[in-house]
Amino acid sequence: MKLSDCLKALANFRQEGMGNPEINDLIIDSRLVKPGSLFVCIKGHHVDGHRFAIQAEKSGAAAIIAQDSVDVSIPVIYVGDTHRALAMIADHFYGYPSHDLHMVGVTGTNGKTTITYLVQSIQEASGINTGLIGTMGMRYKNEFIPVQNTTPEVHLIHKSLAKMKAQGASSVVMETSSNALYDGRVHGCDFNVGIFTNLTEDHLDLHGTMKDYMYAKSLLFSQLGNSYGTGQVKAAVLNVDDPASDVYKHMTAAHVITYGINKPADFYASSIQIMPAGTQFILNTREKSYPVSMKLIGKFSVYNVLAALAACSVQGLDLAEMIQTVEQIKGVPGRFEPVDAGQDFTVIVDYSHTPDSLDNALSTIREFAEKRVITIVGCGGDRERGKRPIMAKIAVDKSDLAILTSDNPRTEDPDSILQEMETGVTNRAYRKITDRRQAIRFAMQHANSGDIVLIAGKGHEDYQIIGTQKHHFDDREEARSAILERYNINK
Ligand SMILES: CC(=O)N[C@H]1[C@@H](OP(=O)(O)OP(=O)(O)OC[C@H]2O[C@@H](n3ccc(=O)[nH]c3=O)[C@H](O)[C@@H]2O)O[C@H](CO)[C@@H](O)[C@@H]1O[C@H](C)C(=O)N[C@@H](C)C(=O)N[C@H](CCC(=O)O)C(=O)O
Ligand SMILES: Nc1ncnc2c1ncn2[C@@H]1O[C@H](COP(=O)(O)OP(=O)(O)OP(=O)(O)O)[C@@H](O)[C@H]1O
Ligand SMILES: N[C@H](CCC[C@H](N)C(=O)O)C(=O)O
Ligand SMILES: [Mg+2]
Repeated sequence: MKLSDCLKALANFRQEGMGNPEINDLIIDSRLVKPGSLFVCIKGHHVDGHRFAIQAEKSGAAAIIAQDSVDVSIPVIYVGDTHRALAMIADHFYGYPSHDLHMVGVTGTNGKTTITYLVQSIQEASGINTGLIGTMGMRYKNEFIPVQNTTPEVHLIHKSLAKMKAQGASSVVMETSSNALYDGRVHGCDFNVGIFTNLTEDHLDLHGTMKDYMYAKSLLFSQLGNSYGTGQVKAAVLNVDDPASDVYKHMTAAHVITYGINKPADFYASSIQIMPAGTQFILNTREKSYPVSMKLIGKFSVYNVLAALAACSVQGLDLAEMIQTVEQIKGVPGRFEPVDAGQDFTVIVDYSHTPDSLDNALSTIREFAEKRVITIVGCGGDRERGKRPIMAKIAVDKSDLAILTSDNPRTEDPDSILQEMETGVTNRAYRKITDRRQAIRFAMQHANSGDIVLIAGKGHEDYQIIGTQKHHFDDREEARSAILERYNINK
């Protein structure tokens, strides 16, 4: 596409430097620039992308989008806000792909990955070709692309949507993190359905207060737009049991579909029975009630299923058939995933890395634990610090043995993170084993018959980030090899 065509997406800009080069890619990282790239300078949280304009020119960039002065001899397009311009140009460059896709966005502190996975499974089982974008990567048919962010950068989203559409997708479900909503990473995405899971403490390092965090999430609902008379149904799927839904319903002009357990809702679950092998409940809609017996465990899984069913009902899918699909789903990788290496105790790997998800995971386990509950937990470095003492307290209070350990310390000192966690624990005993491998090994060595060991925080992750280096590390592999080691030793 010619530069002048790209610029048709912008309402207000000034060009310096003559020329109308062909643009073959949109790039925000100078290290990825190739001949023909349009380099967009983004002011980041750490560095200012304008600093790399000269490097981009040297690498063959055809033109630059900037908001501050840059000294290069290729054409420069000056705009008020480069990130917003990036969204507009990208959407135009890739042919506005979201307009031709049924787009489902999921926001909330916990449950996003699980719900996207459920929605994709339900839609695929109903014959709807569905792409997925989220924490565990981008997935469409047999193609898998790893991602750096749960919600990738805006130009990568439009590029991926265009690719999925070209390969036959008619729907895409994606996680829209609060950071991404606030940063404008989903600008231009024409969502048909927005799902809200819940709002509990996380990411206050970026949002400051819970109120600002709540407002960041509301952007998904205000961005559903106003589409009456266009033939498109737009809907906000809201959790009635979370007070933030009362705010979000006023943020959108779309239909509001509610789900919940504690209060009456359009999709309402009653008679919930939580068992070690699954969960049963009655799903009540305005029309009918349906018994559901699924392999997913815990009350929080009931919320996730209600949200997914409510969202998919917007496409007119048959509820009884959707329930059959849900009943077949064994689980989501790293979410309450059992590790079975033949041991006589239970090991569960779970991605609970927030106070609320840890609390839910432990309450669920307590529903069926007959012997001791052993919890291994840490808190990520270079991430919100306020949650550290809270998570430690929950782990210690709700377990018979809590082992505090490391979870992606990143550039922080692992022992300092543990010390911050420890400030939340007052009068109960716990163990501290900084090395996560040793912590898992200790638990696997000391668990007795019938105990339940929860390894929290890393779920599907197959790495431990120490400093700026990613080392291969997988809780499931570590648990398995420690169990085998124990049995070999005992034999
Ligand atoms: C704090 C934060 O949101 N950071 C995001 C942000 O990076 P940044 O602002 O630090 O970027 P920067 O390093 O300052 O660089 C600024 C610009 O200079 C460019 N640059 C930089 C160096 C260079 O040599 N050349 C160059 O051109 C960079 O490419 C960038 O365009 O923009 C990047 C590009 O979009 C993101 O990948 C990055 O996410 C980082 C990895 C991150 O950890 N984000 C977390 C907080 C996050 O967003 N998490 C949510 C998940 C939350 C949840 O699931 O609950 C997510 O959606 O992933
Ligand atoms: N609806 C829910 N309410 C509370 N906790 C939940 C819910 N669903 C899942 N969890 C817990 O949160 C953990 C993370 O779940 P999931 O990965 O689906 O959330 P997420 O919102 O995608 O997280 P992230 O912010 O890291 O992308 C699970 O392992 C489980 O312990
Ligand atoms: N999406 C979450 C993931 C946290 C996972 C945990 N293992 C950690 O590294 O803190 C975040 O960016 O805060
Ligand atoms: Mg996720």
